[in-house]
Amino acid sequence: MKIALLGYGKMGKAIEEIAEKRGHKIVLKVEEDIENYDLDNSKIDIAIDFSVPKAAFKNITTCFKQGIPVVSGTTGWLDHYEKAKKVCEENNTAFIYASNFSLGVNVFFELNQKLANMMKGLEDYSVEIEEIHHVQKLDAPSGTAITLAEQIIEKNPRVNGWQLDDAEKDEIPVYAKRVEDVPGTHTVTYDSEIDKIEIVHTAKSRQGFALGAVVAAEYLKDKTGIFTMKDVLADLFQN
Ligand SMILES: NC(=O)c1ccc[n+]([C@@H]2O[C@H](COP(=O)([O-])OP(=O)(O)OC[C@H]3O[C@@H](n4cnc5c(N)ncnc54)[C@H](O)[C@@H]3O)[C@@H](O)[C@H]2O)c1
Ligand SMILES: O=C(O)C1=N[C@H](C(=O)O)CCC1
Repeated sequence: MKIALLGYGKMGKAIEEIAEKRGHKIVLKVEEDIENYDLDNSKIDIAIDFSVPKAAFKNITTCFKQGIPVVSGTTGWLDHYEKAKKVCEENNTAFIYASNFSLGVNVFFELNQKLANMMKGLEDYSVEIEEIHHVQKLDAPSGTAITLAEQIIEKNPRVNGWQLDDAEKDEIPVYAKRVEDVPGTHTVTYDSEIDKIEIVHTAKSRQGFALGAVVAAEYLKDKTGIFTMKDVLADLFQN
């Protein structure tokens, strides 16, 4: 595949390495306002966006308007997600957004949903989420922590929302810690007077995120519509 990288920071570089190992070619690297680049859809099969929250929506929708499908992992811009989907559909192209492309985290998401379902009737337990990331991270809490919180809210009718730090009784407190070079650690804790249940995912590097994004791009190429990592994993496990 001929890939355009939207964002060439830590993730852009990790994706380049894995994409080239899998036989793909990086044909464009967008590092500033996307209007300064030539987005010729005859030279680009797919764009992979790991940029910054304030640029993501424009990056993604500019590609859609050129008929270029997009895999996006940028976090912190999701207020505009529904609008981005609309632009994708209007231009008859394809889109996958995931707060976390790591295959391990997507297994962790499944586990989180199952655990939330089991815990919903156990009123003695409170639930909280902690995420730890490197100090350069621009957004808090992480997109992954928000996905974990939304999954719990969907399963448990006693939980009505989430808050960074100080939460009401019916909300999930989400704690965001910033520690030097940590690639990403997420913990969901259920606590009672009697005991504590914790599930933890610890990324050891950015390789998992990058591999997942390239696998998602391979899945999305030549498709039309809006997809999620659930579709990618279902396809992967079927083959
Ligand atoms: N979904 C996932 O699996 C996953 C995994 C890791 C990181 N992320 C997210 O991906 C994003 C990037 O992470 P990172 O660690 O590579 O950050 P980074 O800061 O290392 O890289 C971001 C890059 O975007 C560039 N940039 C600035 N303005 C731009 C613009 N207008 N267009 C394109 N690029 C522009 C910056 O120069 C920088 O090089 C963050 O939002 C992060 O939360 C998601
Ligand atoms: O390094 C980051 O930034 C990460 N961002 C994603 C998030 O916000 O959840 C995924 C983990 C790494």
